[in-house]
Amino acid sequence: MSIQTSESVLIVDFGSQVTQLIARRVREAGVYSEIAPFNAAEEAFNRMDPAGIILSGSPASVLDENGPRIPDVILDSGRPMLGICYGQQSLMHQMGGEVLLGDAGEFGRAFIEIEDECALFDGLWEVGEKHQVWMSHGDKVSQLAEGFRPVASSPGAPFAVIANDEKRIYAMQFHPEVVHTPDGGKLLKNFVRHVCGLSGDWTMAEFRKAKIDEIREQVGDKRVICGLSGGVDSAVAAVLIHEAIGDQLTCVFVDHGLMRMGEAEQVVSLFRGHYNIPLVHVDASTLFLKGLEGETDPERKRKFIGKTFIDVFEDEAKKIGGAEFLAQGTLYPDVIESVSFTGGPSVTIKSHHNVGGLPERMDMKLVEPLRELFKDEVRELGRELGLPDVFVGRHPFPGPGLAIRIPGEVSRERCDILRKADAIYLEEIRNAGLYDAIWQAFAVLLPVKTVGVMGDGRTYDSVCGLRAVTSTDGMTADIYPFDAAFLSRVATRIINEVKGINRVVYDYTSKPPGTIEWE
Ligand SMILES: Nc1ncnc2c1ncn2[C@@H]1O[C@H](COP(=O)(O)OP(=O)(O)OP(=O)(O)O)[C@@H](O)[C@H]1O
Ligand SMILES: O=c1[nH]c(=O)c2[nH+]cn([C@@H]3O[C@H](COP(=O)(O)O)[C@@H](O)[C@H]3O)c2[nH]1
Ligand SMILES: NC(=O)CC[C@H](N)C(=O)O
Ligand SMILES: [Mg+2]
Repeated sequence: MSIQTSESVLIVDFGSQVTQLIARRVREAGVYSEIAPFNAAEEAFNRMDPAGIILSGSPASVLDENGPRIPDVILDSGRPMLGICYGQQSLMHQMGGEVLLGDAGEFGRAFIEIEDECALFDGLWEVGEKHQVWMSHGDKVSQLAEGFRPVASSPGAPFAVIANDEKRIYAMQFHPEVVHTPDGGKLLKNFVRHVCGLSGDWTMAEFRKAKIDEIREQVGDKRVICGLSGGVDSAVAAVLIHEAIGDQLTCVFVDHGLMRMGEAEQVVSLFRGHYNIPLVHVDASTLFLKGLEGETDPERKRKFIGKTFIDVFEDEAKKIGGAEFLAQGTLYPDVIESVSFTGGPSVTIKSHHNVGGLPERMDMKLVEPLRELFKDEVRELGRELGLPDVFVGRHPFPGPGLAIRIPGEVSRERCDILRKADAIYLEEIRNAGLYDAIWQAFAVLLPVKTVGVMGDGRTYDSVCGLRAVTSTDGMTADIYPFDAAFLSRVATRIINEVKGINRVVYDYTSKPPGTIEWE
């Protein structure tokens, strides 16, 4: 992206589980960053012209012949670099040091001793002190490349932190990005602010301005349609794009028949009530529900929905005389869970309809101004743009809607059953004053029938699962600990009021190992 390039940091992802956290910590230090997988890092480097580079950890070993490498352009760039774990090992491996396959690694809490001064420790750590850090490595650096000196050590890693002041390259064996390295955020801040010399004045206001320029540049005088779902991401995207290009923008809300109770009418009237942005309301429920008939595989359901969304957007674009661009409120977690780069570091968990679910053939080009942000950052941007709380505070709702909350085959009838149960659950959550304490809550209709007894008669009906999680960014989540009285009240109401459900269960699975949605 064309954001003030010299004020940005590039994070090269070698496939660590916690690369996203590096980006967060850098943003918390007031510096803009982008993550690129190692095999797309050269392109990102040329495009961004970053003031510094951070190299992530990895499940791989630098001693693997095909292990990921730092691209030469980056290695030879003369820019400040910070290597974390695998990042450190690959710097040493590629710069003439030595790495050994570890016989005993260090996993979890460790203590390092500060042995020498280092720019990373400025105002933070003094020589002779001991500090807690978080380790997760099997291999280790056994010999430093020329020009490097050790500045901290742990019992398992003599080169826990190393420095090359002349080249402005620093590296550590532990993970500063995780919360279990208590001073880690400050170490990263010292790198981006002091070593890279960045001013740290990156804020959401800054992001807003830069994005508006970028949207104008990308779109020119062409027309854009924006998929608007009523969720926070697309509402923020629409308002931001409208600020950039005014009446070149038309929003399209697609009712795919997989919305929650009353949601379609609510979204449309809420948006029209607050914004003077043209909004088309399309009823495409027959198209979606017919196409889903007989489909039970989660990925195939998602791919069909992604493709059908695009069909509908293209039809609507024609009706307004054509549109060159399609805007979506795609966020970073949608991208990272969907995308698997060939030979690259992360695996596909599920194809989010707006990323991995897109058809290969697309006439319109994408405008996705939120693609690098996490949900809590989008909410902050929403507040910055003055969006009312009804938009900013809404629980997320996935684009494929109830289709991924009805494992197995979806039908209009099963959607109706689920809508009723879900509405009761959310009403009880609101009545108990818990809506804002929960990140996302919903009911699931299982393809399992069980036997019950009601009014002395036998029932044989479906099971309803209840899910509620806490999270900040949707990447990890924990279950919400309702009290038993609340859950039994909801269960009783659902069984009494919803025909077709005779049993209710509560989902106790965190993410990981579960995902938030069931499909
Ligand atoms: N029913 C819909 N009609 C039009 N566009 C949609 C619809 N559902 C999803 N989209 C598009 O897909 C994008 C991704 O959906 P997603 O659910 O992640 O975001 P959101 O709905 O905007 O926000 P939230 O995550 O809070 O629900 C949306 O930002 C929007 O552009
Ligand atoms: O727009 C979307 N299109 C999708 O295909 C999709 N799949 C999951 N989600 C939402 O993403 C967050 C993380 O969900 P998971 O833990 O289930 O992957 C949760 O907030 C999910 O609701 C989606 N949103
Ligand atoms: N967390 C990491 O980057 C680990 C690097 C490498 N796989 C090791 O075990 O040493
Ligand atoms: Mg949504």
